[in-house]
Amino acid sequence: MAQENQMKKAIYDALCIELGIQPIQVLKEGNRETLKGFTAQGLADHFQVSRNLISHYLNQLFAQDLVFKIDSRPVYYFPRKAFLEQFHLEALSRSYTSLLELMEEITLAEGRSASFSLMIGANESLSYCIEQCKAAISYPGQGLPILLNGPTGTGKSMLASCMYEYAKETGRIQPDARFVTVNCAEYANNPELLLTNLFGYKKGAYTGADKDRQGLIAAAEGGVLFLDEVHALKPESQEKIFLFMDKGIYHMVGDNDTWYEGSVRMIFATTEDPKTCLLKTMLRRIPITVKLPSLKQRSRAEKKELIAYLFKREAKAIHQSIRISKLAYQVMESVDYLGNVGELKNYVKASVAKALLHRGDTQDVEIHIYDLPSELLDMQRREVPQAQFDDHTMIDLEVMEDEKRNSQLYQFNLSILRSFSTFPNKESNFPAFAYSMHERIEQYIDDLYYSEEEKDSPNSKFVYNLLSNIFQIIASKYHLEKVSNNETIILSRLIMDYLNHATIRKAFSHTLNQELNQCLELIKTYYPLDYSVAVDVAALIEDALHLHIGRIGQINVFLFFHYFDRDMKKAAIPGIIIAHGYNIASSIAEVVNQLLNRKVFDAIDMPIESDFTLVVSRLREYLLQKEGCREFIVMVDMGSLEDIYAYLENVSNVDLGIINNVSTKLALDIGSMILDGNSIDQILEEASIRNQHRYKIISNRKKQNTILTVCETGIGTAEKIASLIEQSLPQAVDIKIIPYDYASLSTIGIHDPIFQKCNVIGIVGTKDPQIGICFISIEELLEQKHLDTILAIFAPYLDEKQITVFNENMIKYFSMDHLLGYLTILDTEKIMDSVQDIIAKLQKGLQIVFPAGVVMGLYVHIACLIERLIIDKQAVYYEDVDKFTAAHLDFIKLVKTIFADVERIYNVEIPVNEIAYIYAYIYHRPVKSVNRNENSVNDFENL
Ligand SMILES: Nc1ncnc2c1ncn2[C@@H]1O[C@H](COP(=O)(O)OP(=O)(O)OP(=O)(O)O)[C@@H](O)[C@H]1O
Repeated sequence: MAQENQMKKAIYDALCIELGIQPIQVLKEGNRETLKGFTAQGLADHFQVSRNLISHYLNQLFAQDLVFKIDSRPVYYFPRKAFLEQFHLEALSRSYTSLLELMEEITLAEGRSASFSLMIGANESLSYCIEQCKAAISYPGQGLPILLNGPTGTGKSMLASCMYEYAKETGRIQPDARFVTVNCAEYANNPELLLTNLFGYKKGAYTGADKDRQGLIAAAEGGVLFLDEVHALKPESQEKIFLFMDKGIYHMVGDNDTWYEGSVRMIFATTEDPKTCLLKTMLRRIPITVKLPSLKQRSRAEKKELIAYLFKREAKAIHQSIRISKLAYQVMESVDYLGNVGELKNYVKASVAKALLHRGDTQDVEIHIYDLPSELLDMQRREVPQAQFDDHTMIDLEVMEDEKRNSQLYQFNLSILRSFSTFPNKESNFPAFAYSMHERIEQYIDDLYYSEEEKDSPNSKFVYNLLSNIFQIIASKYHLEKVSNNETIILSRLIMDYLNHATIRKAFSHTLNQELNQCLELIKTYYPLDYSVAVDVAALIEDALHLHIGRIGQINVFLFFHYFDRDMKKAAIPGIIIAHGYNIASSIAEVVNQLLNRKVFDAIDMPIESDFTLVVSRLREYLLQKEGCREFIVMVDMGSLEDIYAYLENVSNVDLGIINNVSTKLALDIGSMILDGNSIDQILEEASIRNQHRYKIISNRKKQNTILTVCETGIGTAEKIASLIEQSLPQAVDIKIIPYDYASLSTIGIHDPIFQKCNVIGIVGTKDPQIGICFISIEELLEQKHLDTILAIFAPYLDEKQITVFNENMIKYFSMDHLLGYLTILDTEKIMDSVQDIIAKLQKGLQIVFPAGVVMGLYVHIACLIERLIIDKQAVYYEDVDKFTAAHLDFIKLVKTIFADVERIYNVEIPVNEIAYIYAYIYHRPVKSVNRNENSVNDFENL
C-alpha cells in the first residue's frame, strides 16, 4: 500500500515538475510532442513502467480530484492545485473536452485583471503600456525596474499603483506588502535628506538623530518602491540608488560598515526626456521604459469616456446625479489640455462646484456652458458652429460612458486573435478557423447596427460612397462579382469604427504581433486571391482616408469577405470582347458574365467606322492596364487572324489567344472553359471544334526564373524557407522564390502547371522531390555543402563574395527566427548585429572557420547570455573555473577584448564561467581549422 502511495505521489510530482517547466505558450500551442509529459504514455516512458499501471494511478488521482483531465486523444492530465496557482485561476472543471476549451478559460482569466481595468484606455491607447507594466512586475525574482515617462497628468502615478495592485492580485507580492512613494522633486534642494529617508539612519548620524530609524526601502520590503519625478535626483543620489538596484544592498546613513539587504520592485517616473535627465548608467539599469500618450494623442471616444468617468466620480463624491449639456460637453472635449487627465479632472471638479451654486430646485446637478471655468472657455480650440449651439439638451453620463461599447472593435479583434492563438492545428486547418469566426462577425455586425449615432451621419455616407468606388476598382481588377449594397454598408460601418478608434491598430501590433503575422501568412497560403483582395482594399482605404488600419484591418476585411461567402475564384485568364457598334461588346460581356455569375469578360466597344489599327491600339492600352495578368483570350469581330497576329506579335511578355469571331454563344463557351481552369490552348482548340472557328496564339510571355521551396510536411515550412532566402539575399536579384506544394511536385513532377508559368532553376527544401530539377537541402545550403550545386543556381546572380554574405545572412536569420521565442527584453535584430560581429571576430582571432551548426548555436547562446547578464547578473555555473583559467589565459583575453563593446553598451561583465562555456561550445565539436594556433586552443576533453 505504502509503495502504491509512493508511486502515486511520484506521478503527481512529475506532473507538477512538467507543468513548472512548460510556459503557457507551449500549452496553448497544444503540440503533442511537448505535452507528452502529461499523458499516460509519457509518464510510462519516464518511469519505465507499463502504460496500464500509470493509467491505473492517474485514474485514482483523478477520482481524488488531485488531477483534472482533457478528454482528447491522447488524454492529458494536469495537477489541479499547481495549475490553479500557476495561472491564477479560481476554479477548474473536473474535465475538459479539448485543450482549446481549457485555454479559453485561461485566456479569459488573463484578461480579467481588475487593477488595470480602472484606467480609461486600458484596452486602447494604454494597452501596450499595460502589457509592458505587467511584464516588468511579473518578471521572476524582483521584477524588472521600469520607467514611466510622459507629460504631467497622463496617469504615471495611477499606473504605478495599478502595478502594485496587479502584483498583489497575481500573488507576485504578499497581500501585506507595501507601496511606498517618494517624490524626488521634494528633495531637489536637499539630496542628503532624500538618502536619509530612503536608506534610514543610525543613531548619531547627525544632530538630532537620537535613535536608529529605518528608511523607505525597508518600509517597502517585499513590495513596491515608486520614485516619482526621478529627474530631480542628483547624479550622486542616482549612483547610490543603482548600487542598491544592482546588488540589493545599501548602507544606512551614519553606518558605512554594515551592509543591509533589501528586496523591492522599483518603479520610476519622470515627465522629462529620460536621456537628458538621467545618468546613462542609471538608464541602462532600467530595461523597460513606458511612454504614456498625452490626452491629445488619444481617440475622441477615449476622451469622451474619460470626461464621463471623471464626472461620475464627482457625482459619487457629492451623492448627486450629474448631467451635462451638449454644448458644455463639446467645449470640454475640444480643449487640448496641457496638463492632460490631471488638468481635465480639475476642470471637472471646478465645473461641478460652480454648478452646485447655480442649482435651483432640480434634483440633478446640471453642467451648462456658464458653469465651465472661464480659462477653459478661453482655451477652446475650435468654435462650435452656431447651428450646433445647444445648451439645453442634456446628456446622461451613463449614455456617455456607453462609448465604451464603441471599443467593441477592440474586443471583437481581441477575441479573434485570442481564438486564433488557441485554435488547434490552425496551420493545417485554417479554413475551420475562418468559418468559426462567422458567429463573432455576426455578433459584431449586430453591434455595429445598434450604433444609431453614426448611421446617417455625413461621414458614414462619405465612407459608404468611397467603399463603393473601391469595390468597383477591385472587382474590375480581379474580375470578381460586384460587392452588394448591403455588404458595402456593413463594411463602411466597420471602417467608421476604425475612424473612431484610430489607435486600435497599434494596440494589436504591439501585443499580438506574432498572431497577426501568422494569421496573415495562413490567409495568404490558403486563400491567396482573397489575401490580395484584402490587402488591396485595405491599402485603398488607408490611402483615401489617411487612416492606418494596418494588418488587423487586412484580417478584418478578409474575414468579412469570407463571412459574406464570396467565392473569390478569379477567372484565371481574362477574356476581352472587341466589337464594332454601340454597346455590342459590352452587352455580350454583361450577359455572359451574368450567366456565369462572375466577371470573366471585359468589353471594348468600337465605333462602327473604326479601322483595324485603332482596334489594336485600344487592345494594347487595355493590356497595359491589366498589369499582373500574363494570359488573355481576345474575341474580336474583324480582321483576319494573320493581320491581328502581325500587329500584336510584339506585345511583350503576354500570351494572347485570339479568335476572330464574336457571339454570345461562343463567349459563353469560352467563359465556362476559362472558369474550369483550362489552358489557352485547350480552350481555343475546344472552342474552335465546337463552333468551327479558327484561332491563333501569340506566346510572348517571358518566364520568370524561379526557385521553388518545398517541405514534405506542409507549406508553412516551405514559406519560412522562402522568406529566409529572400531576406538573406545580399541584393535584389531577378529570381522569384515561390513556396510550393511538395506532394504536387513529387506526384506530377514537371507536368505541374508551375513549370508552364515559370522557369524553375532549382528547388530548396527539406526533401528532394526527385523530379530531375537541381535540388539543395536547407542543411546543405546552410552548411555550404555541395558548393557546385549552390553555385549552379546562384552564380549567375551573385559573385563569390556575395554568396558568402548570403550564406552568413542565412545562418544569422535562421538563428534569429529561433531566438525570437527566447529573448524577453533585448531587441532581437539589434543584438543579432552585435553577436554577428562577435562571431566574426572570434573566428578571426582563433583563425578558425566554425561550421554552420556552431555559428547558429553561438548566435543563440551569446544573445541569451547577454540578456541573462543584463537581467539577473548571474553567470552559469561552471565546474573547475580555476583550472580553465590557468589553461586558457589567451582565450579568456581574446574573448574579453571581443566582448568589450557589448560589456560597455549593456553595462555587463562577462565572467570566466561564461567564457569557459563558449570555449566548450566551440571546441567540443569538430572544427575546420585554418592555421590553428596551438597555444590558445586545447581540446575540450582536457578541460
Ligand atoms: N487613464 C486614466 N483613467 C482614469 N483616470 C486617470 C487616467 N489617467 C490619469 N487619471 C487620473 O488623472 C489624475 C492625474 O493622474 P496621475 O497623477 O497619475 O498623473 P501623473 O502622470 O502621475 O502626473 P504628474 O506627472 O503630474 O505626477 C489622477 O487623478 C488619475 O486618477
